[in-house]
Amino acid sequence: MKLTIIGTGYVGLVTGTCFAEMGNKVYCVDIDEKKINDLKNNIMPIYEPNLDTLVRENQEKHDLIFTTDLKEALDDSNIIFLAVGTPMREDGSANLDYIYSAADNIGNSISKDSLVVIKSTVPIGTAFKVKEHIEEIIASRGLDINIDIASNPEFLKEGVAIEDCMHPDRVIIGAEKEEVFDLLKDLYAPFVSKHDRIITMDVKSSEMTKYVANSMLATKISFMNEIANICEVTGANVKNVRIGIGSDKRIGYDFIYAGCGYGGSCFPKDVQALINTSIDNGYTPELLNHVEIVNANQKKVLVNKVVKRFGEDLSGLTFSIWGLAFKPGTDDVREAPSIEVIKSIIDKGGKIRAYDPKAIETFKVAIDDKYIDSIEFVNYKYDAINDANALILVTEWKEFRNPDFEEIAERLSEKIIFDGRNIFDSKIKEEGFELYQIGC
Ligand SMILES: NC(=O)C1=CN([C@@H]2O[C@H](COP(=O)(O)OP(=O)(O)OC[C@H]3O[C@@H](n4cnc5c(N)ncnc54)[C@H](O)[C@@H]3O)[C@@H](O)[C@H]2O)C=CC1
Ligand SMILES: O=C(O)[C@H]1O[C@H](OP(=O)(O)OP(=O)(O)OC[C@H]2O[C@@H](n3ccc(=O)[nH]c3=O)[C@H](O)[C@@H]2O)[C@H](O)[C@@H](O)[C@@H]1O
Repeated sequence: MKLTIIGTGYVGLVTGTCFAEMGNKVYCVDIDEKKINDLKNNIMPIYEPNLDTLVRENQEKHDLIFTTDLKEALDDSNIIFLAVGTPMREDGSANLDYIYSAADNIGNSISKDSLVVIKSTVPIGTAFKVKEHIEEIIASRGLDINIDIASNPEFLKEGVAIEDCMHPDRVIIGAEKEEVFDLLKDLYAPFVSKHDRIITMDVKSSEMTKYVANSMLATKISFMNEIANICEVTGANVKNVRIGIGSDKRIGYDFIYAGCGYGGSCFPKDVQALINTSIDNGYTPELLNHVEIVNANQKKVLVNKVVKRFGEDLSGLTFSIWGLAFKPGTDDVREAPSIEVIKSIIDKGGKIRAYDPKAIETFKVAIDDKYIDSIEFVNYKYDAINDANALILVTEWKEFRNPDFEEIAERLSEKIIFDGRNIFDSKIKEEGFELYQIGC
């Protein structure tokens, strides 16, 4: 098939590359000229394992084309995917400016009947509005072109995006016509060994499914973080409790790891957007509101423990941070708990020495300028520890899981560790470490 993907970010670039890998001809279109020029030279705008290799191989096969020329792409495609960003506005609602601007561009450039598929995460009802918007522009151009619309939300996780895309748990397709379902089923057939993984439904339910999936996962995490806090005051251990409840098939082990809060570009914005959609439609969601409140508090848990140990005034103290990315496997720091931890420590007079395998550069861009002078970034994990008063682990990169504790002990000025992801074994206490974890 011939596809245009509008928006070459995490989702557009990864899904476009995976479609090309299956032999489709894919145009990845973006308005960001630098990004497109870099991609033509196999320079990746994001860190995602194995992405660079797949992009290079598919460009060499001429199945993957990066361009800013939407018209050239649309003229040669029969399916158009919208994968532009839908960030959070200040009031918590989804900002659809990029969606409508891309819809404008489609309306002004399209020259033949096409299927438009919304892959971005959009509020319920948006797909129909986008179709109307494109049709109005086409009509104003005096043309008679048929547009079909579908919703096909994306469920990939950063850090394992290629794997998720190649082997999805499910593919959700929301559409109105049998021929649209058939076309998209054919497109996705190579990605699913079992056809029951392709789930078809109406367009609005498909849009809703995306928000509900993310909100359910965020709810599981906030629930477990609350349980961790209760474990802490009662003397129970949340790691044991997780194993105890996860063994029940109805609950499962996944996404019930307590920690220092969820971050990323999607959980915070999608839970908020669902709250806003509900309120706009006259329903006040109590549970979802509290999922966000619990998470906001959880991002403060590590610093609360630091203050309990060292006092409110952290002047003269240096804290070593392991992990800046919002999760392992990515250089993305959007809504990362590390930002909250680092800012609070500096606000209390402390200094930071930070290491992350991939996210140092993105973090430098994301953090407010006023904090940057109080942070020293290092490229070797043990250098971050030199003479620090404590080590604070915020992101559970694999290389932190089994470190050399003798080296840590030698380099730290005090043998104190705050483990925000519960990855260290409490037996290090026997080696003289003070270990503070979440809910243990
Ligand atoms: N990041 C993730 O892991 C996931 C994101 N999503 C959803 O997918 C959507 C996209 O997210 P990301 O890929 O993270 O966004 P992103 O911000 O990484 O990329 C969006 C891209 O769209 C481009 N763009 C904006 N307007 C354009 C236009 N008119 N024409 C062409 N390109 C345009 C931007 O230049 C940018 O390169 C969002 O709705 C997000 O919620 C869904 C699943 C996973
Ligand atoms: O819509 C999206 O953008 C994506 O959002 C999440 O993916 P992602 O944000 O990449 O990362 P996750 O692995 O879900 O982790 C999100 C956050 O939750 C935290 N988390 C995760 C699991 C857990 O048990 N505990 C926990 O605190 C992570 O540390 C991280 O900060 C969803 O998992 C994807 O299915 C979805 O497509």
